[in-house]
Amino acid sequence: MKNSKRVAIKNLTKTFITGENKKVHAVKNINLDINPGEFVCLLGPSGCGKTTTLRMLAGFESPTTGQIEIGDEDVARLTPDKRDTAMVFQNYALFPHMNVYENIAYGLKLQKLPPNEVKERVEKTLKLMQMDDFSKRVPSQMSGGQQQRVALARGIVMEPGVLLFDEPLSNLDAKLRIHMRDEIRKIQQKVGITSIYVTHDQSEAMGLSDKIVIMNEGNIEQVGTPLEIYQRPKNEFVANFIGKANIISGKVKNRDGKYLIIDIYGVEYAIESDKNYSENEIVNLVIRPEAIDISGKDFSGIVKKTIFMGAHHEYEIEFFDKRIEISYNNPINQKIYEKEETISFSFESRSIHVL
Ligand SMILES: Nc1ncnc2c1ncn2[C@@H]1O[C@H](COP(=O)(O)OP(=O)(O)OP(=O)(O)O)[C@@H](O)[C@H]1O
Repeated sequence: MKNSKRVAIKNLTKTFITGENKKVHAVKNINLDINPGEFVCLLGPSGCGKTTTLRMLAGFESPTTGQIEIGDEDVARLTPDKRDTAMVFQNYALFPHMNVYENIAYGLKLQKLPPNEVKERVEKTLKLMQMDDFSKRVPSQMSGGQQQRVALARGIVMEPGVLLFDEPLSNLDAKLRIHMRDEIRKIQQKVGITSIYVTHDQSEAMGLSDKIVIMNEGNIEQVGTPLEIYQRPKNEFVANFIGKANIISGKVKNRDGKYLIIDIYGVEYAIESDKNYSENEIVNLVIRPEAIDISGKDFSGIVKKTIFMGAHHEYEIEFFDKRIEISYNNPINQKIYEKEETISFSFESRSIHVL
C-alpha cells in the first residue's frame, strides 16, 4: 500500500499514578523500529506493557517521556485522529444498528469524503474481505468470526499508515482463531499495510509476524523474526516464553573458529556462538525438546512422564539433577516408552544455543 508508514519508538516510557498515589512503570524506556509494510507482534505475559505501548501508538494514552514517529512525524503529542492509524479492537466495536456496509463506510463518511469515493472504497474492501454477501447484515446476524472480519475491514478501508490490533482474536474459539489469523496475514500481505499487533498468544505471534517483540515488565527483551527468537533466544525468559525450552548447563573448554567447544556432562559439543567466554566458565544452554535425538546414545535418563499428543509424544526425563523434556514425532514403527523405562539420547550440536 502506497500509504504504508514506518514507525520509530524512541526512549518511550509510561508511568501511571494509581489512585493510592503509587507509581506503576508500565513501559520503561523502550526503543523500536518498524519498517513500512512490516507485521510486528508485541508479545509478552499479562501486565508486561504491550497494550499500553499500543495505546500510546494510537494516541489513547500519552507517553510520560519519549517520541513516537509515524512516517517522518513525531506524533507522540497528537490526538488519535491526527496520527494516520486505525485500530482493530478485541470486542470488534461495531455499531449494532448499522449494517456491514454502513459500519465499514462510517469512518470515511466522518472524513467527509465524496459519496462516490466512499462507495468505491467500501465496495473494494468488501470484495477484498470476500464479504459482499454480508453487506446488508447487522452485527447481531453474524458470527464472532464474521464480526471480526468487519472490524478488520473497518480498519483497512481507512488505508491508514499503520494498522493497530489489540488482541483481536481473543474472543474466538481455537479453530476460528487459527483461521482468522491466516486470513489477517493474507490480507495484510495483499495490501502491504504496516501492522502492529498485541497478543499474549505465542503461536499467534509466530504465525503472523515478520518480527516479534518480546516484552517483559515494561522492557523489550528481544526483537527478531520468529525463527531468530525461537532458535536464538537472548535469555532464559525469551527461551521459556516462546515454545518449550530445556535449560541445561555446560562448561566452556575452548574456541574453535566460530564454534565454542562445550562439555555437557562429559560429552564435548561444538556449538556455534559469537559470545566470548573464558575457559571453564559455566554457561546456560537452551535445547528445544524436539532437538533431542533419541537415536543417539550419549546419555540416558528415566522416563518420568509420558504425554501422547497424537502427532507427537512428549516425555519428561530425569536427567542428572533435573527434568528435561523430549518431544518427537510418532512414526508408525517408533518405540513408545513407558514410565520408569530408560531412554537413550544425544543432543544435536546445531540445535544447542548458548545463552
Ligand atoms: N490506567 C492505568 N492506571 C494504572 N496502572 C495501569 C493503567 N493501565 C495499565 N496499568 C498497569 O500497567 C502495567 C502494564 O499494563 P498493560 O495493560 O500495558 O499490560 P499488557 O501487557 O497489555 O497486559 P494484558 O495482556 O493483561 O492486557 C500493568 O501493571 C497495569 O496494571
